[in-house]
Amino acid sequence: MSMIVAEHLVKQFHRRASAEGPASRFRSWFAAREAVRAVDDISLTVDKGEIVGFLGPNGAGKSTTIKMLTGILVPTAGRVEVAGIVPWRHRRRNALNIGVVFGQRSQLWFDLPLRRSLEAIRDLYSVSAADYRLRMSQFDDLLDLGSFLDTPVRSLSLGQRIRGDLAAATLYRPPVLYLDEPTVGLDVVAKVALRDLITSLNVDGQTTVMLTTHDMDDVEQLCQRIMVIDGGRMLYEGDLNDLKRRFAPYRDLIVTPRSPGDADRIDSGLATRVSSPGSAKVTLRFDPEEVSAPEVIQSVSSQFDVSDLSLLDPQLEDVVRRLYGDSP
Ligand SMILES: Nc1ncnc2c1ncn2[C@@H]1O[C@H](COP(=O)(O)OP(=O)(O)OP(=O)(O)O)[C@@H](O)[C@H]1O
Repeated sequence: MSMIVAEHLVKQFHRRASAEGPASRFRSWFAAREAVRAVDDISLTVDKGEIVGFLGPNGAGKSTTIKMLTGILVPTAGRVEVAGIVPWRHRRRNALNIGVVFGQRSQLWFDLPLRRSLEAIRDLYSVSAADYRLRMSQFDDLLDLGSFLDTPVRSLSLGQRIRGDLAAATLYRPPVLYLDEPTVGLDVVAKVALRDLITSLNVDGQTTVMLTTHDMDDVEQLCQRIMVIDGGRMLYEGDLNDLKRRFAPYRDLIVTPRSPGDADRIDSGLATRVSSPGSAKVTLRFDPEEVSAPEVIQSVSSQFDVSDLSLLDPQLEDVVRRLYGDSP
């Protein structure tokens, strides 16, 4: 069942062309307005219970797309339906169905203790007393919320603030959750806590998650499927491993010879040497569709005395960079 559907979505902004030189601010004011297509014919569907990674370089159009899906922005053209309703047309009904976390911007009341914000959201969304107790205890287990519930939001650390935001966005168990850069600036412990909560929300397949992030560990650990956009257009949509196979169809064998003198001689007719001459470790790159890792290992270790071998899969960061590089 599709939870999020967008068809031929377009968002065009108008901005004044910038002017240079003396009195440029004054001249900019009168300059002709130019059209910017932040989103240019994007179609996508997200099924109920999926966690989808929404990736793209800066300025690709991710936030603009998310804003149309959440109903904050009205599309210039195209159709959006989330949980069966058009978000921008039925904003109040839509608000009951979605939770949103912007890593860069809090949805909480800055002057109030976190607890008061959560109580206000409980009342707004008619969460029963029993459900509220249960969820608060889950938040305490997973996010250690209890230790800063009575602190005003403005005094929370970034990690605590985002944990508070995630609690606020999920307190009423919305079927759809949009997370825009939720782990940006967080330390490793906070990132793990956040990912655990997202996984636990999704474990019963009830919460559909659309995650915008530049953090490839978030993607590797959370997302079943990814969408990559650039220039307002969809570049890739599909499985993470398939993306790797298509854009980085290689594995690397890292070889450390017992005798450093061997480093520049190590080679295998089955793989291509990609490390630079003079380095102590040798990297041999091969296509796993053509030759297996044991074959390459056998070929090297039968010719050289080796102290260590390791296999490395392409890093998602490199794969995505290649994908951006291939875009028009
Ligand atoms: N309100 C606006 N008025 C004019 N142009 C805008 C507006 N909002 C976004 N844009 C432009 O639309 C394009 C896409 O912006 P958007 O914020 O959606 O990108 P993004 O992929 O979320 O980028 P980032 O990763 O940097 O947040 C950019 O060129 C941006 O300058």
